[in-house]
Amino acid sequence: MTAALRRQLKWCTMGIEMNPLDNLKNFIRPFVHMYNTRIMNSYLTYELEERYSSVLDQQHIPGKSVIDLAMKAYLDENPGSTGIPAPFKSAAMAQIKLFVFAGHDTTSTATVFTFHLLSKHPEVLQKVREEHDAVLGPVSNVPSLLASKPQLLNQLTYTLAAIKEALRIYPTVSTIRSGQRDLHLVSPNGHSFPTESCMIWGDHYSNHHNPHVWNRPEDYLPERWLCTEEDSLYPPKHAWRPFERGPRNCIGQELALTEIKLILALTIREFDVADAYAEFDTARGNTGNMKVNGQRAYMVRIGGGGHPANGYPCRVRCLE
Ligand code: HEM
Repeated sequence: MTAALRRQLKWCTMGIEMNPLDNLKNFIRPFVHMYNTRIMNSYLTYELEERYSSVLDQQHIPGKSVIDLAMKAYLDENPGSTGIPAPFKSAAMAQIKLFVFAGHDTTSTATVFTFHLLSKHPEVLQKVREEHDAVLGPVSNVPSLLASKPQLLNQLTYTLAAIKEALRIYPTVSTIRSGQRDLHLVSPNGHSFPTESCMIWGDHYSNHHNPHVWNRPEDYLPERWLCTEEDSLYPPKHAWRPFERGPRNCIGQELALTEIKLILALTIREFDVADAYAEFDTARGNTGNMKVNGQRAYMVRIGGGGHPANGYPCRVRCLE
């Protein structure tokens, strides 16, 4: 399933190719898509059938996954149903593929960059750990405590600020739209730009690092998410866009932030993470300037989104 999804993404054009030669792939693309779709759908059909039986079987308590809940809702509305109807199956498969595509890589990259920035800012790391001590108590109790009181994650306000600030410095994706006839972009000084036949790229990285928009844009300052409007660090309206804004913003943003908070709650007091770029570069004989903007863990585009350079070589140390 994973391999087929990855292959499928490589072959998608989404109508926004910068390299016109990519369009040459058009000829075989439909066959590749059919092949990958068949692999993904057969795996998902198997999973859906399994979930369906587990929901139908009163002895078995369904999980809280989106798909379990959707099936339960469907069965509540259609009590006589004896199998998964084709339209439901097809909609469910499309949604699962979209969620897996949009949700896994973005969240894992944001988690890695959060760990990275915490490791580079011991004073922030210390505050995060102190907050976990205060809200969650002893490390060994955290899994059972959060299983019974998951709402405690909402009290990790400084941790959330640290994650939001990491997403500002390293927004893992950007957004792109096709221009349209009669759609003009108007700059603050009144210049109007037609968009027909253009791609419009919402470049979050540049926006998030723009000194005309942000005060001290290169500094990792979770405090900016906790200060009041009078403070010069206060984030300008609509400037933070890692999940985009408006009607097509990220449907999974709350889930992503909760996941990252949960990962930190379960690990940050037990492990130290430190990048191992120096070791990595020595082993590969990399000389010369390997930094961008002073950062070795600069962001590169792999597949659809941004990732830390060279897959983020690092060392993880278990604390006493
Ligand atoms: C840190 C993690 C994440 C980031 C940075 C992120 C970012 C984004 C952005 C920028 C968009 C808008 C794309 C556009 O308008 O072109 C988007 C859309 C979307 N995201 Fe996320 N996302 C994250 C996690 C997730 C998760 C965990 C899920 C679901 C499990 C998810 C599901 C979606 C879906 C379904 C859309 C399309 C919404 C629509 O078009 O109406 N995302 N995401």
